[in-house]
Amino acid sequence: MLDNTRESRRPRRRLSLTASGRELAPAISLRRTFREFWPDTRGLRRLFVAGAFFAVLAALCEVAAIRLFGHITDEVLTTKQLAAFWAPAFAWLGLAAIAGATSFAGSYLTALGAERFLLTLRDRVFAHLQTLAPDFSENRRLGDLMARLTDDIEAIEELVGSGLVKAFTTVVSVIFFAGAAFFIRWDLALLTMALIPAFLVVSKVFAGRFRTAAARERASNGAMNSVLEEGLANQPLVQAYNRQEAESRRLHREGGRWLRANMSQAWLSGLYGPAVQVIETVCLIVILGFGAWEITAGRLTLGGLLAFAAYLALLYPAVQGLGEMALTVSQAAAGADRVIELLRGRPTVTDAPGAVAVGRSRGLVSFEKVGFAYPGRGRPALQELSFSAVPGQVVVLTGPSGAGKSTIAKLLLRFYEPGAGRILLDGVDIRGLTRRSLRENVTVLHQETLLFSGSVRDNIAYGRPGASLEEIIGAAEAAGVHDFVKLLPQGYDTPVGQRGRLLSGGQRQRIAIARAILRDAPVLVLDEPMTGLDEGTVEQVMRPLRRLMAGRTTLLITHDLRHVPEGARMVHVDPVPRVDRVRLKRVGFQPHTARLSAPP
Ligand SMILES: Nc1ncnc2c1ncn2[C@@H]1O[C@H](COP(=O)(O)OP(=O)(O)OP(=O)(O)O)[C@@H](O)[C@H]1O
Repeated sequence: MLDNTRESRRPRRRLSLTASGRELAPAISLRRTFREFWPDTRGLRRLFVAGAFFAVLAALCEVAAIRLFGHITDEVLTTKQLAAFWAPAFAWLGLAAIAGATSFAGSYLTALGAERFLLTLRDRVFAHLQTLAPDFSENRRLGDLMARLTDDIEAIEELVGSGLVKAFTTVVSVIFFAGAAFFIRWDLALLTMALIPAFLVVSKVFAGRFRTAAARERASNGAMNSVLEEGLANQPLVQAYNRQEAESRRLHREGGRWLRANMSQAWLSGLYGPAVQVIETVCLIVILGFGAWEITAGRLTLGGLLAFAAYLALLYPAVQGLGEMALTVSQAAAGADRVIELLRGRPTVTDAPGAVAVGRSRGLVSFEKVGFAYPGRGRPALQELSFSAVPGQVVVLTGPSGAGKSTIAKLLLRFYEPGAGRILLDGVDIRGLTRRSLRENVTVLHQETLLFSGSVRDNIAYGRPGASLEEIIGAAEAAGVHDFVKLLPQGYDTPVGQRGRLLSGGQRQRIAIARAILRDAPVLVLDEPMTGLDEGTVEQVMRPLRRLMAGRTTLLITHDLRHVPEGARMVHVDPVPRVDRVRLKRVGFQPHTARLSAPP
Protein backbone atom coordinates (compact mmCIF):
# COMPACT_ATOMS: atom_id res chain seq x y z
CA MET A 1 0.00 0.00 0.00
CA LEU A 2 1.04 3.56 -0.63
CA ASP A 3 2.97 5.07 2.27
CA ASN A 4 3.80 8.57 1.18
CA THR A 5 3.67 10.54 4.41
CA ARG A 6 6.68 12.55 5.53
CA GLU A 7 6.79 10.27 8.56
CA SER A 8 7.86 7.43 6.30
CA ARG A 9 10.54 9.56 4.67
CA ARG A 10 12.39 10.83 7.71
CA PRO A 11 13.67 9.57 11.01
CA ARG A 12 10.94 9.05 13.55
CA ARG A 13 12.67 11.05 16.25
CA ARG A 14 12.20 14.75 16.13
CA LEU A 15 13.64 17.61 18.13
CA SER A 16 11.14 19.84 19.78
CA LEU A 17 10.79 21.83 22.96
CA THR A 18 8.94 24.47 24.83
CA ALA A 19 9.75 27.82 26.33
CA SER A 20 10.82 26.38 29.61
CA GLY A 21 12.39 23.28 28.22
CA ARG A 22 10.37 20.36 29.51
CA GLU A 23 7.14 22.20 30.09
CA LEU A 24 4.39 20.79 27.86
CA ALA A 25 2.30 23.05 25.66
CA PRO A 26 -1.44 22.97 26.38
CA ALA A 27 -3.29 20.10 24.67
CA ILE A 28 -5.55 21.43 21.98
CA SER A 29 -8.29 19.38 20.40
CA LEU A 30 -7.94 17.84 16.99
CA ARG A 31 -10.85 19.86 15.66
CA ARG A 32 -9.20 23.12 16.67
CA THR A 33 -5.97 21.93 15.06
CA PHE A 34 -7.80 21.42 11.78
CA ARG A 35 -9.62 24.73 12.11
CA GLU A 36 -6.28 26.47 12.56
CA PHE A 37 -4.28 24.77 9.81
CA TRP A 38 -6.80 23.60 7.21
CA PRO A 39 -6.77 27.04 5.48
CA ASP A 40 -3.05 26.51 4.83
CA THR A 41 -3.93 23.66 2.44
CA ARG A 42 -5.65 26.15 0.13
CA GLY A 43 -4.20 25.80 -3.38
CA LEU A 44 -2.76 22.40 -2.48
CA ARG A 45 -5.95 20.42 -2.12
CA ARG A 46 -5.94 19.50 -5.83
CA LEU A 47 -2.49 17.96 -5.37
CA PHE A 48 -3.68 15.92 -2.39
CA VAL A 49 -6.83 14.81 -4.23
CA ALA A 50 -4.75 13.75 -7.26
CA GLY A 51 -2.32 11.93 -4.94
CA ALA A 52 -5.21 10.08 -3.31
CA PHE A 53 -6.75 9.27 -6.71
CA PHE A 54 -3.57 7.62 -8.00
CA ALA A 55 -3.08 5.78 -4.71
CA VAL A 56 -6.61 4.37 -5.00
CA LEU A 57 -5.92 3.32 -8.60
CA ALA A 58 -2.81 1.47 -7.40
CA ALA A 59 -4.90 -0.34 -4.77
CA LEU A 60 -7.47 -1.30 -7.44
CA CYS A 61 -4.68 -2.77 -9.56
CA GLU A 62 -3.60 -4.87 -6.58
CA VAL A 63 -7.15 -6.20 -6.16
CA ALA A 64 -7.29 -7.17 -9.86
CA ALA A 65 -3.82 -8.76 -9.73
CA ILE A 66 -4.84 -11.03 -6.85
CA ARG A 67 -7.94 -12.03 -8.78
CA LEU A 68 -5.67 -13.07 -11.67
CA PHE A 69 -3.50 -15.01 -9.25
CA GLY A 70 -6.57 -17.00 -8.09
CA HIS A 71 -7.52 -17.57 -11.72
CA ILE A 72 -4.05 -18.90 -12.61
CA THR A 73 -4.14 -21.25 -9.60
CA ASP A 74 -7.52 -22.75 -10.55
CA GLU A 75 -7.27 -22.67 -14.35
CA VAL A 76 -3.58 -23.37 -14.90
CA LEU A 77 -1.92 -24.93 -11.85
CA THR A 78 -4.77 -27.20 -10.73
CA THR A 79 -5.81 -28.26 -14.28
CA LYS A 80 -2.20 -28.28 -15.64
CA GLN A 81 -3.35 -26.32 -18.74
CA LEU A 82 -0.25 -24.31 -19.65
CA ALA A 83 -1.93 -22.72 -22.66
CA ALA A 84 -4.30 -20.86 -20.29
CA PHE A 85 -1.32 -19.29 -18.49
CA TRP A 86 -0.16 -16.62 -20.95
CA ALA A 87 -3.17 -14.35 -21.20
CA PRO A 88 -3.62 -13.83 -17.42
CA ALA A 89 0.17 -13.65 -16.97
CA PHE A 90 0.48 -10.76 -19.44
CA ALA A 91 -2.56 -9.07 -17.96
CA TRP A 92 -0.91 -9.38 -14.53
CA LEU A 93 2.28 -7.84 -15.89
CA GLY A 94 0.29 -4.93 -17.37
CA LEU A 95 -1.49 -4.39 -14.05
CA ALA A 96 1.84 -4.39 -12.20
CA ALA A 97 3.15 -1.71 -14.58
CA ILE A 98 0.03 0.44 -14.09
CA ALA A 99 0.17 -0.09 -10.32
CA GLY A 100 3.82 0.99 -10.30
CA ALA A 101 3.15 4.12 -12.35
CA THR A 102 0.07 5.18 -10.36
CA SER A 103 1.77 4.46 -7.06
CA PHE A 104 4.71 6.66 -8.13
CA ALA A 105 2.37 9.46 -9.27
CA GLY A 106 0.42 9.23 -5.98
CA SER A 107 3.56 9.40 -3.85
CA TYR A 108 5.07 12.23 -5.87
CA LEU A 109 1.99 14.45 -5.91
CA THR A 110 1.32 13.91 -2.20
CA ALA A 111 4.95 14.72 -1.38
CA LEU A 112 4.73 17.87 -3.50
CA GLY A 113 1.59 18.96 -1.64
CA ALA A 114 3.23 18.15 1.70
CA GLU A 115 6.39 20.15 0.94
CA ARG A 116 4.40 23.15 -0.30
CA PHE A 117 2.24 23.00 2.81
CA LEU A 118 5.38 23.11 4.95
CA LEU A 119 6.66 26.09 3.01
CA THR A 120 3.38 27.96 3.47
CA LEU A 121 2.98 27.15 7.15
CA ARG A 122 6.61 27.88 8.06
CA ASP A 123 6.34 31.24 6.27
CA ARG A 124 3.11 32.00 8.16
CA VAL A 125 4.47 31.17 11.60
CA PHE A 126 7.73 33.03 10.93
CA ALA A 127 5.83 36.07 9.61
CA HIS A 128 3.66 35.95 12.75
CA LEU A 129 6.72 35.88 15.00
CA GLN A 130 8.00 38.95 13.16
CA THR A 131 4.90 40.86 14.20
CA LEU A 132 5.58 40.24 17.90
CA ALA A 133 7.83 42.41 20.04
CA PRO A 134 11.46 41.15 19.86
CA ASP A 135 11.21 40.30 23.55
CA PHE A 136 8.80 37.48 22.67
CA SER A 137 11.62 35.59 20.95
CA GLU A 138 14.29 36.79 23.36
CA ASN A 139 12.34 35.52 26.37
CA ARG A 140 12.27 32.03 24.86
CA ARG A 141 14.99 29.55 24.23
CA LEU A 142 16.17 29.72 20.65
CA GLY A 143 16.32 25.94 20.31
CA ASP A 144 12.66 25.78 21.29
CA LEU A 145 11.60 28.22 18.60
CA MET A 146 13.74 26.46 16.00
CA ALA A 147 12.15 23.12 16.82
CA ARG A 148 8.66 24.56 16.58
CA LEU A 149 9.42 26.12 13.20
CA THR A 150 10.82 22.89 11.79
CA ASP A 151 9.85 19.57 13.36
CA ASP A 152 6.53 20.58 14.87
CA ILE A 153 5.43 22.08 11.59
CA GLU A 154 6.23 18.77 9.89
CA ALA A 155 4.11 17.01 12.49
CA ILE A 156 1.18 19.25 11.58
CA GLU A 157 1.65 18.45 7.91
CA GLU A 158 1.32 14.79 8.79
CA LEU A 159 -2.00 15.58 10.37
CA VAL A 160 -3.72 17.84 7.86
CA GLY A 161 -1.83 17.18 4.59
CA SER A 162 -0.32 13.85 3.62
CA GLY A 163 -1.88 12.30 6.74
CA LEU A 164 -5.35 12.91 5.32
CA VAL A 165 -4.35 11.38 1.98
CA LYS A 166 -2.98 8.36 3.80
CA ALA A 167 -6.15 8.06 5.90
CA PHE A 168 -8.36 8.25 2.82
CA THR A 169 -6.37 5.78 0.73
CA THR A 170 -6.13 3.37 3.66
CA VAL A 171 -9.88 3.46 4.22
CA VAL A 172 -10.51 2.92 0.49
CA SER A 173 -7.98 0.07 0.41
CA VAL A 174 -9.73 -1.56 3.36
CA ILE A 175 -13.03 -1.32 1.48
CA PHE A 176 -11.51 -2.76 -1.72
CA PHE A 177 -9.73 -5.67 -0.06
CA ALA A 178 -12.69 -6.47 2.18
CA GLY A 179 -15.09 -6.19 -0.81
CA ALA A 180 -12.95 -8.55 -2.87
CA ALA A 181 -12.82 -11.05 0.02
CA PHE A 182 -16.64 -10.82 0.33
CA PHE A 183 -16.94 -11.46 -3.38
CA ILE A 184 -15.08 -14.78 -3.02
CA ARG A 185 -16.92 -16.02 0.10
CA TRP A 186 -19.16 -13.62 2.01
CA ASP A 187 -19.65 -15.99 4.98
CA LEU A 188 -15.90 -16.58 5.36
CA ALA A 189 -15.30 -12.86 4.98
CA LEU A 190 -17.91 -12.05 7.64
CA LEU A 191 -16.22 -14.45 10.01
CA THR A 192 -12.84 -12.76 9.59
CA MET A 193 -14.29 -9.23 9.60
CA ALA A 194 -15.79 -9.95 13.01
CA LEU A 195 -12.28 -9.70 14.39
CA ILE A 196 -11.55 -6.27 12.86
CA PRO A 197 -13.04 -4.28 15.79
CA ALA A 198 -10.40 -5.97 17.96
CA PHE A 199 -7.69 -4.10 15.93
CA LEU A 200 -9.46 -0.81 16.46
CA VAL A 201 -9.98 -1.38 20.18
CA VAL A 202 -6.28 -2.14 20.61
CA SER A 203 -5.23 1.02 18.74
CA LYS A 204 -7.69 3.16 20.73
CA VAL A 205 -6.29 1.83 23.98
CA PHE A 206 -2.78 2.70 22.82
CA ALA A 207 -3.51 6.10 21.21
CA GLY A 208 -4.17 8.06 24.44
CA ARG A 209 -1.04 6.75 26.11
CA PHE A 210 0.93 7.36 22.98
CA ARG A 211 -0.12 10.99 22.86
CA THR A 212 1.09 11.66 26.39
CA ALA A 213 4.37 9.88 25.65
CA ALA A 214 4.78 11.83 22.39
CA ALA A 215 4.18 15.17 24.11
CA ARG A 216 6.78 14.30 26.74
CA GLU A 217 9.24 13.21 24.07
CA ARG A 218 8.78 16.49 22.17
CA ALA A 219 9.31 18.59 25.28
CA SER A 220 12.37 16.72 26.55
CA ASN A 221 13.77 16.57 23.06
CA GLY A 222 13.40 20.30 22.85
CA ALA A 223 15.13 20.86 26.16
CA MET A 224 18.06 18.88 24.85
CA ASN A 225 18.05 20.95 21.67
CA SER A 226 18.30 24.11 23.77
CA VAL A 227 21.24 22.83 25.76
CA LEU A 228 23.00 21.97 22.51
CA GLU A 229 22.27 25.37 21.02
CA GLU A 230 23.33 27.30 24.12
CA GLY A 231 26.46 25.21 24.66
CA LEU A 232 27.66 25.69 21.09
CA ALA A 233 26.68 29.36 20.83
CA ASN A 234 28.48 30.20 24.11
CA GLN A 235 31.55 28.09 23.46
CA PRO A 236 34.05 30.89 24.17
CA LEU A 237 32.44 31.41 27.60
CA VAL A 238 32.23 27.67 28.28
CA GLN A 239 35.92 27.14 27.50
CA ALA A 240 37.16 30.31 29.20
CA TYR A 241 35.36 29.27 32.41
CA ASN A 242 36.42 25.62 32.10
CA ARG A 243 32.79 24.54 32.10
CA GLN A 244 33.15 21.93 29.35
CA GLU A 245 32.46 18.99 31.66
CA ALA A 246 29.52 20.78 33.29
CA GLU A 247 28.01 21.48 29.86
CA SER A 248 28.58 17.86 28.81
CA ARG A 249 26.88 16.71 32.02
CA ARG A 250 23.95 19.05 31.34
CA LEU A 251 23.59 17.65 27.84
CA HIS A 252 23.88 14.11 29.19
CA ARG A 253 21.14 14.80 31.75
CA GLU A 254 18.78 16.16 29.11
CA GLY A 255 19.77 13.35 26.76
CA GLY A 256 18.88 10.87 29.50
CA ARG A 257 15.44 12.42 29.88
CA TRP A 258 14.95 12.26 26.14
CA LEU A 259 16.05 8.64 26.16
CA ARG A 260 13.48 7.79 28.83
CA ALA A 261 10.74 9.63 26.94
CA ASN A 262 11.70 7.77 23.77
CA MET A 263 11.75 4.47 25.59
CA SER A 264 8.20 4.93 26.82
CA GLN A 265 7.23 5.50 23.17
CA ALA A 266 9.25 2.46 22.11
CA TRP A 267 7.56 0.42 24.87
CA LEU A 268 4.14 1.35 23.53
CA SER A 269 5.06 0.82 19.88
CA GLY A 270 6.74 -2.46 20.78
CA LEU A 271 3.65 -3.72 22.59
CA TYR A 272 1.30 -2.55 19.89
CA GLY A 273 2.92 -4.68 17.14
CA PRO A 274 2.66 -8.05 18.95
CA ALA A 275 -0.87 -7.27 20.23
CA VAL A 276 -2.02 -6.73 16.65
CA GLN A 277 -0.07 -9.72 15.39
CA VAL A 278 -1.85 -12.04 17.81
CA ILE A 279 -5.22 -10.96 16.42
CA GLU A 280 -3.93 -11.32 12.86
CA THR A 281 -2.65 -14.85 13.49
CA VAL A 282 -5.98 -15.90 15.03
CA CYS A 283 -7.73 -14.64 11.90
CA LEU A 284 -5.43 -16.51 9.51
CA ILE A 285 -5.71 -19.78 11.43
CA VAL A 286 -9.50 -19.50 11.43
CA ILE A 287 -9.50 -18.90 7.66
CA LEU A 288 -7.13 -21.74 6.86
CA GLY A 289 -9.08 -24.18 9.03
CA PHE A 290 -12.44 -23.14 7.61
CA GLY A 291 -11.02 -22.99 4.07
CA ALA A 292 -9.59 -26.52 4.30
CA TRP A 293 -13.00 -27.75 5.48
CA GLU A 294 -14.73 -26.01 2.54
CA ILE A 295 -12.24 -27.32 -0.04
CA THR A 296 -12.72 -30.88 1.25
CA ALA A 297 -16.49 -30.42 0.94
CA GLY A 298 -16.00 -29.10 -2.62
CA ARG A 299 -17.52 -25.71 -1.89
CA LEU A 300 -14.30 -23.71 -2.40
CA THR A 301 -11.44 -23.99 -4.90
CA LEU A 302 -7.77 -23.81 -3.91
CA GLY A 303 -7.40 -20.65 -6.05
CA GLY A 304 -10.37 -19.13 -4.20
CA LEU A 305 -8.83 -19.85 -0.82
CA LEU A 306 -5.38 -18.53 -1.82
CA ALA A 307 -6.87 -15.35 -3.32
CA PHE A 308 -8.99 -14.92 -0.18
CA ALA A 309 -5.91 -15.29 2.02
CA ALA A 310 -4.00 -12.84 -0.21
CA TYR A 311 -6.75 -10.24 0.18
CA LEU A 312 -6.65 -10.67 3.92
CA ALA A 313 -2.86 -10.40 3.86
CA LEU A 314 -3.36 -6.93 2.34
CA LEU A 315 -6.44 -6.08 4.37
CA TYR A 316 -4.96 -6.61 7.82
CA PRO A 317 -1.95 -4.34 7.32
CA ALA A 318 -4.37 -1.72 5.97
CA VAL A 319 -6.56 -2.05 9.07
CA GLN A 320 -3.45 -2.00 11.20
CA GLY A 321 -2.37 1.11 9.27
CA LEU A 322 -5.64 2.78 10.31
CA GLY A 323 -4.90 1.96 13.93
CA GLU A 324 -1.33 3.22 13.64
CA MET A 325 -2.64 6.40 12.12
CA ALA A 326 -4.30 7.14 15.43
CA LEU A 327 -0.84 6.92 16.98
CA THR A 328 0.68 9.18 14.32
CA VAL A 329 -2.17 11.63 14.81
CA SER A 330 -1.48 11.64 18.55
CA GLN A 331 2.14 12.44 17.93
CA ALA A 332 1.31 15.09 15.35
CA ALA A 333 -1.24 16.74 17.63
CA ALA A 334 1.45 17.18 20.28
CA GLY A 335 3.43 19.25 17.74
CA ALA A 336 0.36 21.16 16.63
CA ASP A 337 -0.27 22.26 20.23
CA ARG A 338 3.14 23.86 20.36
CA VAL A 339 2.80 25.74 17.08
CA ILE A 340 -0.70 26.95 17.94
CA GLU A 341 0.71 28.25 21.21
CA LEU A 342 3.12 30.42 19.19
CA LEU A 343 0.39 31.62 16.87
CA ARG A 344 -1.67 32.65 19.89
CA GLY A 345 1.07 35.16 20.81
CA ARG A 346 -0.43 38.59 20.19
CA PRO A 347 1.59 41.64 19.13
CA THR A 348 1.93 44.08 22.03
CA VAL A 349 1.41 46.93 19.59
CA THR A 350 -0.57 47.15 16.35
CA ASP A 351 -1.27 50.01 13.96
CA ALA A 352 -4.23 52.08 15.09
CA PRO A 353 -7.20 52.25 12.72
CA GLY A 354 -6.50 55.13 10.38
CA ALA A 355 -2.80 55.24 11.29
CA VAL A 356 -0.89 57.55 8.98
CA ALA A 357 2.20 56.55 7.02
CA VAL A 358 4.58 59.39 7.71
CA GLY A 359 7.24 60.25 5.13
CA ARG A 360 10.71 61.46 6.07
CA SER A 361 10.31 63.41 9.30
CA ARG A 362 12.37 66.37 10.45
CA GLY A 363 13.38 64.31 13.45
CA LEU A 364 11.85 66.26 16.33
CA VAL A 365 11.42 63.79 19.19
CA SER A 366 9.52 64.49 22.43
CA PHE A 367 8.75 62.28 25.41
CA GLU A 368 5.96 63.79 27.51
CA LYS A 369 5.52 62.34 31.01
CA VAL A 370 6.03 58.83 29.66
CA GLY A 371 5.41 55.94 32.04
CA PHE A 372 5.77 52.27 31.19
CA ALA A 373 5.83 48.85 32.88
CA TYR A 374 6.76 45.65 31.04
CA PRO A 375 3.87 43.18 30.79
CA GLY A 376 3.75 41.03 33.88
CA ARG A 377 6.06 43.33 35.83
CA GLY A 378 4.39 45.26 38.61
CA ARG A 379 7.16 47.80 38.96
CA PRO A 380 7.34 50.43 36.18
CA ALA A 381 10.53 50.61 34.10
CA LEU A 382 9.90 54.30 33.44
CA GLN A 383 7.78 56.94 35.13
CA GLU A 384 6.95 60.49 34.08
CA LEU A 385 9.92 60.73 31.77
CA SER A 386 10.01 63.96 29.78
CA PHE A 387 12.59 65.31 27.36
CA SER A 388 12.79 66.46 23.80
CA ALA A 389 15.42 66.45 21.10
CA VAL A 390 15.68 68.47 17.95
CA PRO A 391 17.48 67.80 14.67
CA GLY A 392 21.24 68.29 14.90
CA GLN A 393 21.14 67.84 18.68
CA VAL A 394 22.63 65.03 20.75
CA VAL A 395 20.66 64.14 23.87
CA VAL A 396 22.60 61.91 26.22
CA LEU A 397 20.39 59.55 28.24
CA THR A 398 22.39 58.49 31.23
CA GLY A 399 21.66 56.85 34.56
CA PRO A 400 22.36 53.72 36.53
CA SER A 401 21.99 50.22 35.17
CA GLY A 402 18.35 49.13 34.99
CA ALA A 403 17.06 52.73 35.08
CA GLY A 404 15.16 52.17 31.83
CA LYS A 405 17.44 53.77 29.23
CA SER A 406 17.21 50.98 26.64
CA THR A 407 13.47 50.86 27.26
CA ILE A 408 13.28 54.39 25.84
CA ALA A 409 14.53 53.06 22.46
CA LYS A 410 11.95 50.23 22.53
CA LEU A 411 9.16 52.72 23.15
CA LEU A 412 10.37 55.05 20.43
CA LEU A 413 10.29 52.15 17.95
CA ARG A 414 6.85 51.19 19.29
CA PHE A 415 7.82 47.69 20.35
CA TYR A 416 5.66 48.64 23.34
CA GLU A 417 3.03 51.27 24.04
CA PRO A 418 3.63 53.66 26.97
CA GLY A 419 1.19 53.16 29.83
CA ALA A 420 1.09 56.91 30.46
CA GLY A 421 2.09 60.07 28.62
CA ARG A 422 2.96 60.25 24.94
CA ILE A 423 5.83 60.23 22.50
CA LEU A 424 5.83 62.65 19.61
CA LEU A 425 7.66 62.70 16.30
CA ASP A 426 7.53 66.13 14.66
CA GLY A 427 4.76 66.97 17.13
CA VAL A 428 2.59 63.98 16.13
CA ASP A 429 1.78 61.24 18.64
CA ILE A 430 3.55 58.14 17.29
CA ARG A 431 0.46 56.06 18.16
CA GLY A 432 -1.17 57.70 15.13
CA LEU A 433 1.64 56.61 12.76
CA THR A 434 2.09 53.24 11.08
CA ARG A 435 4.87 51.29 12.74
CA ARG A 436 6.56 50.73 9.42
CA SER A 437 6.80 54.41 8.52
CA LEU A 438 7.82 55.33 12.09
CA ARG A 439 10.67 52.81 12.06
CA GLU A 440 11.84 54.10 8.66
CA ASN A 441 12.60 57.32 10.52
CA VAL A 442 14.60 55.80 13.37
CA THR A 443 17.89 53.92 13.27
CA VAL A 444 19.08 52.11 16.39
CA LEU A 445 22.65 51.00 16.93
CA HIS A 446 22.39 48.32 19.59
CA GLN A 447 24.68 47.69 22.50
CA GLU A 448 25.59 44.32 20.99
CA THR A 449 26.29 44.83 17.31
CA LEU A 450 23.86 42.69 15.36
CA LEU A 451 25.21 41.23 12.12
CA PHE A 452 23.97 38.45 9.87
CA SER A 453 26.21 35.65 8.69
CA GLY A 454 26.45 37.00 5.10
CA SER A 455 29.24 39.09 3.59
CA VAL A 456 30.40 42.57 4.62
CA ARG A 457 28.52 43.95 1.63
CA ASP A 458 25.26 42.14 2.59
CA ASN A 459 25.47 43.50 6.12
CA ILE A 460 25.94 47.09 5.02
CA ALA A 461 23.25 46.80 2.32
CA TYR A 462 20.81 45.60 5.00
CA GLY A 463 20.37 49.30 5.81
CA ARG A 464 18.88 49.95 2.40
CA PRO A 465 18.00 46.93 0.25
CA GLY A 466 18.73 47.66 -3.39
CA ALA A 467 21.57 50.11 -2.68
CA SER A 468 24.22 50.20 -5.42
CA LEU A 469 27.79 49.07 -4.82
CA GLU A 470 28.93 52.71 -5.07
CA GLU A 471 26.48 53.70 -2.31
CA ILE A 472 27.62 50.79 -0.17
CA ILE A 473 31.28 51.70 -0.64
CA GLY A 474 30.45 55.38 0.03
CA ALA A 475 28.85 54.44 3.37
CA ALA A 476 31.73 52.09 4.15
CA GLU A 477 34.26 54.88 3.52
CA ALA A 478 32.35 57.30 5.74
CA ALA A 479 32.22 54.67 8.50
CA GLY A 480 35.92 53.78 8.30
CA VAL A 481 35.10 50.28 7.05
CA HIS A 482 36.74 50.60 3.66
CA ASP A 483 40.31 50.54 5.03
CA PHE A 484 40.03 47.19 6.75
CA VAL A 485 37.76 45.64 4.10
CA LYS A 486 40.50 46.22 1.49
CA LEU A 487 42.73 43.90 3.51
CA LEU A 488 40.13 41.12 3.83
CA PRO A 489 40.67 38.09 1.52
CA GLN A 490 37.49 38.61 -0.53
CA GLY A 491 37.01 42.33 0.11
CA TYR A 492 33.33 43.24 0.45
CA ASP A 493 32.36 39.64 -0.31
CA THR A 494 34.21 38.27 2.74
CA PRO A 495 31.82 36.36 5.03
CA VAL A 496 31.62 37.90 8.51
CA GLY A 497 30.82 34.57 10.23
CA GLN A 498 27.96 33.82 12.58
CA ARG A 499 26.91 37.11 14.23
CA GLY A 500 30.03 38.68 12.71
CA ARG A 501 32.39 36.69 14.91
CA LEU A 502 35.13 36.62 12.28
CA LEU A 503 35.56 40.39 12.80
CA SER A 504 36.77 42.43 15.76
CA GLY A 505 34.32 44.32 17.98
CA GLY A 506 35.39 47.67 16.50
CA GLN A 507 35.09 46.37 12.94
CA ARG A 508 31.62 45.04 13.66
CA GLN A 509 30.61 48.38 15.14
CA ARG A 510 31.90 50.28 12.10
CA ILE A 511 29.95 47.99 9.75
CA ALA A 512 26.85 48.77 11.81
CA ILE A 513 27.62 52.50 11.45
CA ALA A 514 28.02 52.08 7.66
CA ARG A 515 24.64 50.33 7.63
CA ALA A 516 23.11 53.23 9.58
CA ILE A 517 24.70 55.80 7.25
CA LEU A 518 23.24 53.99 4.25
CA ARG A 519 19.86 53.89 5.92
CA ASP A 520 19.97 57.64 6.45
CA ALA A 521 17.10 57.96 8.96
CA PRO A 522 16.62 61.38 10.60
CA VAL A 523 16.54 60.00 14.18
CA LEU A 524 19.42 58.00 15.60
CA VAL A 525 19.47 56.03 18.83
CA LEU A 526 22.90 54.86 19.98
CA ASP A 527 22.63 52.33 22.80
CA GLU A 528 26.04 52.15 24.56
CA PRO A 529 27.93 52.26 21.25
CA MET A 530 31.36 52.04 22.94
CA THR A 531 30.67 49.00 25.11
CA GLY A 532 33.57 46.59 25.10
CA LEU A 533 35.83 48.74 22.90
CA ASP A 534 39.31 49.80 24.03
CA GLU A 535 40.47 53.41 23.88
CA GLY A 536 42.19 53.08 20.47
CA THR A 537 39.15 51.43 18.93
CA VAL A 538 36.82 53.98 20.49
CA GLU A 539 38.67 56.68 18.56
CA GLN A 540 38.27 54.70 15.32
CA VAL A 541 34.54 54.37 15.97
CA MET A 542 33.98 57.94 17.23
CA ARG A 543 35.03 59.60 13.99
CA PRO A 544 32.46 57.84 11.79
CA LEU A 545 29.91 58.16 14.57
CA ARG A 546 30.27 61.94 14.57
CA ARG A 547 29.76 61.89 10.80
CA LEU A 548 26.66 59.76 11.28
CA MET A 549 25.22 62.05 13.97
CA ALA A 550 25.74 65.25 11.98
CA GLY A 551 22.40 66.82 11.10
CA ARG A 552 20.33 64.10 12.77
CA THR A 553 18.51 63.93 16.07
CA THR A 554 20.61 61.67 18.25
CA LEU A 555 19.65 59.96 21.49
CA LEU A 556 22.89 58.64 22.97
CA ILE A 557 22.36 56.08 25.72
CA THR A 558 25.54 55.72 27.73
CA HIS A 559 27.07 55.28 31.16
CA ASP A 560 30.39 56.49 29.89
CA LEU A 561 30.40 60.26 29.76
CA ARG A 562 33.98 60.47 28.47
CA HIS A 563 32.90 60.28 24.83
CA VAL A 564 29.91 62.58 24.98
CA PRO A 565 30.19 65.07 22.11
CA GLU A 566 30.49 68.76 22.89
CA GLY A 567 27.21 70.64 23.18
CA ALA A 568 25.25 67.48 24.03
CA ARG A 569 22.32 67.82 26.43
CA MET A 570 22.20 65.49 29.41
CA VAL A 571 19.07 63.70 30.58
CA HIS A 572 19.50 61.68 33.77
CA VAL A 573 17.16 58.74 33.88
CA ASP A 574 16.71 57.68 37.48
CA PRO A 575 15.38 54.26 38.37
CA VAL A 576 11.77 54.13 39.54
CA PRO A 577 12.06 53.78 43.32
CA ARG A 578 10.85 50.59 44.96
CA VAL A 579 7.71 51.56 46.84
CA ASP A 580 5.44 49.29 48.78
CA ARG A 581 2.37 49.26 46.54
CA VAL A 582 -0.10 49.28 49.42
CA ARG A 583 1.65 52.24 51.03
CA LEU A 584 1.86 53.92 47.66
CA LYS A 585 -1.92 53.85 47.36
CA ARG A 586 -2.49 55.16 50.88
CA VAL A 587 0.20 57.84 50.97
CA GLY A 588 0.09 59.03 47.38
CA PHE A 589 3.21 58.47 45.33
CA GLN A 590 5.46 61.41 44.31
CA PRO A 591 6.79 60.27 40.95
CA HIS A 592 10.37 61.03 39.98
CA THR A 593 11.03 62.89 36.77
CA ALA A 594 13.95 62.92 34.44
CA ARG A 595 16.35 65.68 35.42
CA LEU A 596 17.74 67.88 32.70
CA SER A 597 21.12 69.45 33.13
CA ALA A 598 23.60 71.51 31.22
CA PRO A 599 26.28 69.86 29.11
CA PRO A 600 29.28 68.68 31.13
N1 LIG B 1 11.72 42.45 28.15
C1 LIG B 1 11.65 42.80 29.43
N2 LIG B 1 10.70 42.26 30.20
C2 LIG B 1 10.58 42.61 31.50
N3 LIG B 1 11.39 43.50 32.10
C3 LIG B 1 12.37 44.07 31.38
C4 LIG B 1 12.55 43.74 30.01
N4 LIG B 1 13.58 44.46 29.54
C5 LIG B 1 14.03 45.20 30.58
N5 LIG B 1 13.30 44.95 31.68
C6 LIG B 1 13.44 45.59 33.01
O1 LIG B 1 13.21 46.97 32.85
C7 LIG B 1 14.12 47.72 33.59
C8 LIG B 1 14.85 48.71 32.67
O2 LIG B 1 15.62 47.97 31.75
P1 LIG B 1 16.54 48.70 30.66
O3 LIG B 1 17.17 47.64 29.83
O4 LIG B 1 15.75 49.74 29.97
O5 LIG B 1 17.62 49.39 31.60
P2 LIG B 1 18.94 50.21 31.20
O6 LIG B 1 18.85 51.50 31.93
O7 LIG B 1 19.08 50.28 29.73
O8 LIG B 1 20.05 49.29 31.83
P3 LIG B 1 21.57 49.09 31.36
O9 LIG B 1 22.24 50.41 31.49
O10 LIG B 1 22.10 48.11 32.33
O11 LIG B 1 21.53 48.59 29.95
C9 LIG B 1 15.06 46.74 34.26
O12 LIG B 1 14.63 46.58 35.59
C10 LIG B 1 14.87 45.44 33.51
O13 LIG B 1 15.00 44.34 34.36
